[in-house]
Amino acid sequence: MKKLRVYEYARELGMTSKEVITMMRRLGISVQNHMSLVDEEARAKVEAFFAEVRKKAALEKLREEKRQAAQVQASTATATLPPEEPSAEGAKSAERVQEERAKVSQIERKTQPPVREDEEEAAVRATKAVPPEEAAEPSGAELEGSEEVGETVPPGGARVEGTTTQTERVASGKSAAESEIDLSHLKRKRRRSRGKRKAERPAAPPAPEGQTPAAPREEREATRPAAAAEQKTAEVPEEPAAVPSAPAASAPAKPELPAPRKRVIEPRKREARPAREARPESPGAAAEGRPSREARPAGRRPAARKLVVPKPPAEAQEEKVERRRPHTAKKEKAPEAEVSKKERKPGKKGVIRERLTEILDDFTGAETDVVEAAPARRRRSKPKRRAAQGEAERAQARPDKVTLGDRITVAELAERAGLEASEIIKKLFLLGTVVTINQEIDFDTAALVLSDFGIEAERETRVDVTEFEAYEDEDAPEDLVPRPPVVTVMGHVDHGKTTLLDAIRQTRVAAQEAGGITQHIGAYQVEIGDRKITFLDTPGHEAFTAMRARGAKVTDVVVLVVAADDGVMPQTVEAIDHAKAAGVPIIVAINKIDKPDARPERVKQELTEYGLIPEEWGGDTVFVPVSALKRQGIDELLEMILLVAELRELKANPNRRARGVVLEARLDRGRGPVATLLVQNGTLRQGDALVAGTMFGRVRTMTDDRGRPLKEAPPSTPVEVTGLEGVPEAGDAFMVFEEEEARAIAKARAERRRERELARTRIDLENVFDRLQAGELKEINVILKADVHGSVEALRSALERIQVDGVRVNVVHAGVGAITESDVNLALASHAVIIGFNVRPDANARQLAEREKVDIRLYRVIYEAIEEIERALKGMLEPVYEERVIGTLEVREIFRISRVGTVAGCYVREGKVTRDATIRVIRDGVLIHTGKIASLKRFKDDVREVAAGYECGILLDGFNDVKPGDVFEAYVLEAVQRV
Ligand SMILES: Nc1nc2c(ncn2[C@@H]2O[C@H](COP(=O)(O)OP(=O)(O)OP(=O)(O)O)[C@@H](O)[C@H]2O)c(=O)[nH]1
Repeated sequence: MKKLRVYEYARELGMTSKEVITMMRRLGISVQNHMSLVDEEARAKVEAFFAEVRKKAALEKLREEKRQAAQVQASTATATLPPEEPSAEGAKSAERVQEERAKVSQIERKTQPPVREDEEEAAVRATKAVPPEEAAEPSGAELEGSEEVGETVPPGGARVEGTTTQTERVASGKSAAESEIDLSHLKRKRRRSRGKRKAERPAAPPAPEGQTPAAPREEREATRPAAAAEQKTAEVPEEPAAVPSAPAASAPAKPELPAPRKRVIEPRKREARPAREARPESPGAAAEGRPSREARPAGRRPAARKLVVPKPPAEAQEEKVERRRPHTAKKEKAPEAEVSKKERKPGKKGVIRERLTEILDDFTGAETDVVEAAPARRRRSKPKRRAAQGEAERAQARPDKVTLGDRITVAELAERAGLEASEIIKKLFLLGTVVTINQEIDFDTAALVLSDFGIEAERETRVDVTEFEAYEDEDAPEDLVPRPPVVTVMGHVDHGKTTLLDAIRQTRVAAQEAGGITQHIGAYQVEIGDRKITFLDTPGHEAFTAMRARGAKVTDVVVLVVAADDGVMPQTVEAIDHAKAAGVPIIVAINKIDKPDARPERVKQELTEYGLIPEEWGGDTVFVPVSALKRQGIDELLEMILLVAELRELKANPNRRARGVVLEARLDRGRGPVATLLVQNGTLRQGDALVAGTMFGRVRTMTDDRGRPLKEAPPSTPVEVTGLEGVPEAGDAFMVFEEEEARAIAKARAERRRERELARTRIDLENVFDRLQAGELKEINVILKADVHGSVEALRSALERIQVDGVRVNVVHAGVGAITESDVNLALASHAVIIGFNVRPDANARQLAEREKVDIRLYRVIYEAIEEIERALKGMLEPVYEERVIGTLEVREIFRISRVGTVAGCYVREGKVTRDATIRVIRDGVLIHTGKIASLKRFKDDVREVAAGYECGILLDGFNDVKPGDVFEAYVLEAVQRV
């Protein structure tokens, strides 16, 4: 026969693995867990046990039925026969005994399933000659079956005694038929084994005297709880001496039990007996809620009751509660709660499981006092309960939220979260990660583990002390006051930007302060009534975008100058794109309206194509016709600027330390570093210590755009300051600090900037894929420049159609003409790649692109451009490497070293040689070898590089055929832009 695992066997028996394991252990079968194999011997033991149990159950049922039938008969007999005729009664009894023995034999022979319930009951009734005393006496291990047992006994029929629980369960509506269906296959099994054993079994015991006839079933059931409980308390362990007088009765009541079971049982029996004997008689049934003895018809009171030593109410109650509880149930639960639980009528499976649990508990302790057993159980579960209590307390003490850094050791996590390190290790193990207590885990893993304990993990927000934001608290709304808007003027070449800026300044400044000397400090302020506007004095979008590329958001409003006689030109479009990219509103100044060929309506018309629709046409763009030259429309333009700014609700808090941006900076021979600062928030004061970019400074002098000294500069004020220790870069942010703090921060920022510059990676088509993969990019920004408008549009639409895995190409700006510095700045600010079709970058643009590592790709065929972008998105683009010769060396001497090779003694003629360079060996103008350097030494020391004019020793990797006079050309491979 195939060996089964415990769980399979359990399934076969209709029990849980746990139940089977408990049962097997109690039967003395060694079993580890649900995966243990169940051998033949073990199975035989289990089956023998089931058979035994079932036999006992049947016998007990017979006894019960018989006892009740006998009571009825006895009462009839007493009425008709004089009591002094014992012989006649005895003869009758003997007759009945014979009859019943025959019936018992008949039952035992029944091996053909299914046995109908009535047959079984009849059989059971037929063997009811066992005296009640005996019913209370059989071996503890053999489970006293009651009627319900026969009906609802779980697989194996392991139910032993008619306990209160059982009876209540029957009363609670568990029908015999239900159980019958459920367990029929097991019953059949039991019957078969019973049939086998039949030969060994003695006949049923004779009926005792004085038994009352069987009561109606309902009545019996009603009395059963008390009776059963009482029987239980009166049960005597398997001791032949306790078996009542009828000789025939003793034998069937004491079938041989499997030996292992006895071994298990014995210690408990010994414990149990004194306790039970010591128990005082107490009529506690009523108190226990069981039908009271007094309430029952006296005639039907079983004789067994005489032997009953009822438990005190408290004990009995405890027993009841205990027995109802499965092992795992919470002991703290009040008995009332248990009762109500019981009233909920457990499902069929629940009933079976519960009963099985009881059976297994009682398997060795049927005769054992339950009250005695209960403390034992409590003792067993105490550590568990304590552990559970401890766990509950610890859970309460745990924080709801724990703040963690990027990494944390298990031990530290346990400490912070109020957990045991072992719990964390266990959880991680279940998650598939094996860690030790001192091992570090990352934030995500820690968060996952903590979530299992209901603890939220919060990531520590690290303050970058080099970022000014770290020192900036949010302003309270009540501290904010309106500030002047900051305006940038943009437009195509010669459309009149400078003239307009001059016109504004001169109009306003001249009007206010005749004779005032204006200075070009990069920005100026004009006053309109009590309001002010700050203009950035650097026209064009180059400065604007250069600023933005440095992270400075300076401009609130863009004035787009379009010459009415020229209309929309490439730089007009560029300016629109730049402003839009920065999210800054545009006011269109249609300039040169004084010119006869001015066609302002055409300008409006053309601009609609770029989304700038005049208000009178239903759009929201303000158009102001002006003549910069003739100073016309200037006031209207300023009014409109104020209006647009008002809508933006530009506000700042003047009552805090100043923060802003460096607009311009230069080194003045006489004054040292001079910088134009735009105060964006707070008020800058003379004497303030500040950090501008990476420079520390103290405001020594502060002047406005007209050269007037200022003590204080509120928000939106441009000022020229001296006192900086170095020249910051335009676009750098500045902020005021305490002097010491300012010095430290300036130093830290300088350090940080160096690191950033080293690590700076700009978008290029080679890293696009990696950055897409890393989730850093969602789309790829492109700046498109081509020779003719047709090409621009063709490329634009082709690129915009490319879509790889949901990633799109976003054309930030497209235009006709060479790639300019402005394009590179825009690419820098918008993290874009520049694509040139039949155009080239001008010298400035090339330099800036090289310096800022902006990727410029040039194509002559549209198809190539599209293919390359597609390949970049798919991560298939191979970087292009280029050789760069770094030095030339001359071999002057050679040294052959055994087990090392030939070392070339070289003189570096030009450039340098580095350890990672590749060497081309050239002899008489012919290349004879190319390979890596195995070792580069100056005298005896390994060195990284050797400069021109020095000698060195070079050992080539895998090449020893070096001769004096050879020329070594050292080069490195560099990934280059595909320009
Ligand atoms: N008739 C007329 N000419 C103007 C007007 N505004 C500017 N101009 C002329 O247009 C020319 C170019 O003006 P600028 O102010 O230098 O133009 P810009 O946009 O600053 O030019 P760049 O600095 O080269 O980008 C000059 O000769 C101005 O005199 C105007 O309103 N009417």
